[in-house]
Amino acid sequence: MNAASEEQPLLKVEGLCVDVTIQGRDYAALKDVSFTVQRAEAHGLVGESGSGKSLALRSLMGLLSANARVSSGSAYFNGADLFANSGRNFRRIRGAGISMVFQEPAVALNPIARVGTQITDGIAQRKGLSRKQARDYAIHMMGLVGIPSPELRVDAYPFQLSGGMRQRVMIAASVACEPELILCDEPTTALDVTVQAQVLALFDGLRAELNAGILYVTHDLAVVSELCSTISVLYAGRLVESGTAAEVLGNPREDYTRALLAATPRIDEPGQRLRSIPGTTPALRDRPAGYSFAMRVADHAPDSPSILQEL
Ligand SMILES: Nc1ncnc2c1ncn2[C@@H]1O[C@H](COP(=O)(O)OP(=O)(O)OP(=O)(O)O)[C@@H](O)[C@H]1O
Repeated sequence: MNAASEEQPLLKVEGLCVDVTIQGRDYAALKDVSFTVQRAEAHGLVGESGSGKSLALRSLMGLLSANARVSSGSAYFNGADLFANSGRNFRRIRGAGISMVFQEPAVALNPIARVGTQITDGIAQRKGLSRKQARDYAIHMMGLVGIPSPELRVDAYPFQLSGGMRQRVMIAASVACEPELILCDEPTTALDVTVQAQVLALFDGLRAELNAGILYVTHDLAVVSELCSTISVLYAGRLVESGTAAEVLGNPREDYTRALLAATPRIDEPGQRLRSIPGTTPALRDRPAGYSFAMRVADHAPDSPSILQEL
């Protein structure tokens, strides 16, 4: 790690541009996106489907698909250039300090390995743990993520656990190696509301306990308001607004953020009408140059006036 890491943000993304090639043509899927995540801070990256949240996360992890690439911009983790260090060095930086929690545990868990082994896979070798120590550590981590009777479940296979338990196992596996930065791709979307609240409380506890930074990607502003102290809002591949949660949620500057907020159900107003933002973010190929939310409003205002006229 860099000697100056104490003064640097944990993660600093600047001017990130990602291009995607579709049928031989390049499309700008992310344009000039910048944000930072500090230690012990949870930062929410928010936007509707198609806004580019997953691309942003995947570019940081080096997990872009073959037809997508970072065309410009930089990403520094503890001062180390994530994009310059491709190959082995990049893997080492990620392995040592960044972990990822996916939406779907099936992506991350091996169906034919016991959950306890999967939780300690990364750390047992690094720390030279004996089998007994690794098993005890797995039980400890399973308890930390709220799995009841972990000593009875540590030897289970993923299919023997419920969806909520599998999600917790995946989270335990992601944080067992004590990451400095946790990248979350909608990890609570598939969970029911009660488990979702527990998992968010867990992330918050880990943030404080491990002094870890969290980059939390979601379409759900309610989730972000629970967990995150700073927020960046993406629309059609561009950053429309960023700031503290109080600023962005309490006093949004941009129409798109206001529309997202208006479409977020509030738990303190039961029985309210469920509203959505008219239209969708168009596919990359259908976006004119400089496509903006104002263009979508213009397209849809006559048919679907309610939420848009309130902006
Ligand atoms: N490999 C790819 N090939 C073609 N188009 C892609 C590729 N990856 C992403 N896209 C397109 O880029 C845009 C942004 O995709 P991305 O998955 O980042 O959105 P998102 O905000 O994460 O949405 P969701 O919440 O639905 O996952 C979308 O229009 C998507 O269809």
